[in-house]
Order: sequence, then C-alpha cells, then structure tokens
Amino acid sequence: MPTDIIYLCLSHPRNSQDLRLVYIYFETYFVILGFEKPSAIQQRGIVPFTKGLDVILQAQSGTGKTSTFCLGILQQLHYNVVECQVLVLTPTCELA
Ligand SMILES: Nc1ncnc2c1ncn2[C@@H]1O[C@H](COP(=O)(O)OP(=O)(O)OP(=O)(O)O)[C@@H](O)[C@H]1O
Repeated sequence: MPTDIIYLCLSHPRNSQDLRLVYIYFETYFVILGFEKPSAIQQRGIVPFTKGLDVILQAQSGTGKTSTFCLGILQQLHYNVVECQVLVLTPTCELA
C-alpha cells in the first residue's frame, strides 16, 4: 500500500477496526483499478467520503475527482440491500 495512503488514514483515525477495513478497501480498489498511488484530490477526498461527511471537491479535469467520489461511495454501500442507495447528479451533458 502506498505510504501516503497509510499516512492519510492515520491522520484521520476513527478506530483500529475501521482503519483496518479502510486499508483493505484502498489496497483492493487501487490494485483492481491499476493505480499506483492516489492523486492529490484522492488523497484529500476519499477518507472524508468514507466517514460520511459532506464533501465538496474542486480540481482540474482528469485529476481523479470521479474516482474519488466513486471509491468513497463504494465504501458507503450496504451490499446486502437491493435498492437504490446512490444518486449522482452531473451538471452537463458532457459528464452524464
Ligand atoms: N490515482 C490514479 N492513478 C492513475 N490513474 C488514475 C488515478 N485516478 C484516476 N485515474 C485515471 O485518470 C483518468 C481521469 O480520472 P477521473 O475521471 O476520475 O478524473 P476527473 O477529475 O473526474 O475528470 P473530469 O473532470 O474530466 O471528469 C481516468 O482514466 C482514471 O482511471
């Protein structure tokens, strides 16, 4: 796991069990996606999402904003619940 993710998690601790799960999720997602390390916006944005906080992110195109909120959402989902749990609104046709 990249050291900056470990630093990020340790700088926003909840409890040891949650941190262990966060490590596993990050490691799994990044391996699946083929990412070697989180982008700057991902370093700042993913953990607040996993805590269920309201998050506003602003960064240039292609810097990883979509992956940031997708990874955050994936950690919030209850996979045994078969109903809509997420609504993503996009402001333009280009992003839809
Ligand atoms: N940590 C990362 N390492 C390598 N590639 C990444 C990483 N995060 C995202 N990417 C890739 O970079 C590209 C852009 O990511 P993403 O769509 O999340 O950016 P964005 O900021 O939402 O872009 P836009 O503003 O254009 O919608 C995608 O192909 C994505 O797979």
